Amino acid sequence: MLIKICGLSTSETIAAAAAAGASHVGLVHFAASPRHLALDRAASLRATVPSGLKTVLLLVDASEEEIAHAVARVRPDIVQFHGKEPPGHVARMRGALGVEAWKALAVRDQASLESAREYAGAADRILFDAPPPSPDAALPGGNGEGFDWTLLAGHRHAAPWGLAGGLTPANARAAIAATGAPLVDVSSGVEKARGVKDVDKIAAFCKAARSL
Ligand SMILES: O=C(O)c1ccccc1N[C@@H]1O[C@H](COP(=O)(O)O)[C@@H](O)[C@H]1O
Repeated sequence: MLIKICGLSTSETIAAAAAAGASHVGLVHFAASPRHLALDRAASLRATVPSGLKTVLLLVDASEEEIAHAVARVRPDIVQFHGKEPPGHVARMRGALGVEAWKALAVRDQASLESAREYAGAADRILFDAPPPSPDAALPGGNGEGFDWTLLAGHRHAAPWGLAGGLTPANARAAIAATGAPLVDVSSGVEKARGVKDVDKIAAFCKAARSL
């Protein structure tokens, strides 16, 4: 089971994710987020990530220049595109920068699952996430909102994928059982306050995700 703990902002919580058996850690570079890291801070945290643990840099609707600059500064293994980036943009950046590209997509209904097919070949992985709670929400993700997992049951995926949105230590096992997700991605569900990670919740989440 692949486990991504996202929105980390201290070396202690990165170490906790590593000790708990996470496979990926996420660093958020998006000014509206309570987990936002300036590029210098993201780069210094990235340097503390143990080898074997992959670093994901989360960006939202950044320009090609901003993405190239952020990747050069932070040197992530993966860029997570969490805005409205079209398939061509994701494919271009993946080719130009030589990093893996993940694309987050909001799941509202069966049609939104089908739209994931447009990213096959452009993105290395699709992350199925909940839609933002309202059209004018500040964040497109990271809101602790879930969606109807039954939409994913039996779905024929066109690309590697993962499940995000409202996951917690208490529901991770049921979410994996319901969807067959090969990767789970959590942010709000392992926090003690908005934007502040909790090392015990990180450990509990990883334990639950590995318990099937
Ligand atoms: O975490 C954020 O602040 C964030 C900001 C902008 C876009 C996405 C963000 N987080 C990602 O959203 C999903 C679900 O998060 P949650 O567990 O429901 O809080 C996950 O991929 C986060 O990495």
